[in-house]
Amino acid sequence: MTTNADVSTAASVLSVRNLVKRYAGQPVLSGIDLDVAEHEVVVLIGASGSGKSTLLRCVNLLEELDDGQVFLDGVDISDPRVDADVARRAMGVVFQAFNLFPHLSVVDNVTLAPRVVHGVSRELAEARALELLDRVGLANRARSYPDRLSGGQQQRVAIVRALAYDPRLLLFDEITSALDPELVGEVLALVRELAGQGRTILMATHEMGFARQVADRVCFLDGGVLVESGPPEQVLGDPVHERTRQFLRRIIDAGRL
Ligand SMILES: Nc1ncnc2c1ncn2[C@@H]1O[C@H](COP(=O)(O)OP(=O)(O)OP(=O)(O)O)[C@@H](O)[C@H]1O
Repeated sequence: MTTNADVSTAASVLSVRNLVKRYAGQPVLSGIDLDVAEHEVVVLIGASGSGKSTLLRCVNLLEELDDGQVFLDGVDISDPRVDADVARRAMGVVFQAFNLFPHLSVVDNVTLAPRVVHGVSRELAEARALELLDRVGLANRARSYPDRLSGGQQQRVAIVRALAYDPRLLLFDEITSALDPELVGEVLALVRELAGQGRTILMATHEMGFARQVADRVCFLDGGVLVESGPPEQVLGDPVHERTRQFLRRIIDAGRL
């Protein structure tokens, strides 16, 4: 990575500055500024279509930015001279769809990228994978294929796969949305555990109860604008902005807070 360091962002693991993203000329993210400090758990909330996934995809350089910058540990990874693959390896990403390779066993799913991309030996990669799978209670499923696992187990494998590089930052995008309600808890419990271990996490979720209990900071997005950000008890309990209050009223009316 080149070192276009910026002292004003150096203390944060992630700094997003004036991020603008448009689709077909329409702004989807409008001047987002966001910092995530080491060991911090930051939760993005907002209505469907507010821009949460797009923000995570921009941070992970899966989308081209129309304006603004993304800094990882003070390095401007949105600079075209930076190797995006190298920057991405510092981030572990989990999406709503588990995206496990169906023809590979659990352990092969977890070790594929370390072996193929990083050149880690099979022996070392498997040892690390088995240790991680053990920590999430899935060591006995290491040789199983994804279709033999429940959705919750598959998503826990996807999280283990994201941990395989020991990433600086975890990006979780609605990771419980595709799960049956009874399986949501086991995945959120794992995220809670990762937070307890001091992992740095930026996640989008519709799970307001989880946001209230686990987030260090909640950010409310509306129409691609970061309207309000603060501790969960403030943003969810006593929001400053009318737009946040309206959103929360809808959530409360739907029985989700
Ligand atoms: N590839 C794309 N092309 C065009 N428009 C897109 C594309 N991806 C997202 N959008 C639009 O960008 C806006 C933000 O979408 P995004 O998926 O980021 O919202 P979200 O807050 O994550 O929603 P949800 O909670 O439903 O996942 C929406 O209006 C969406 O239709």
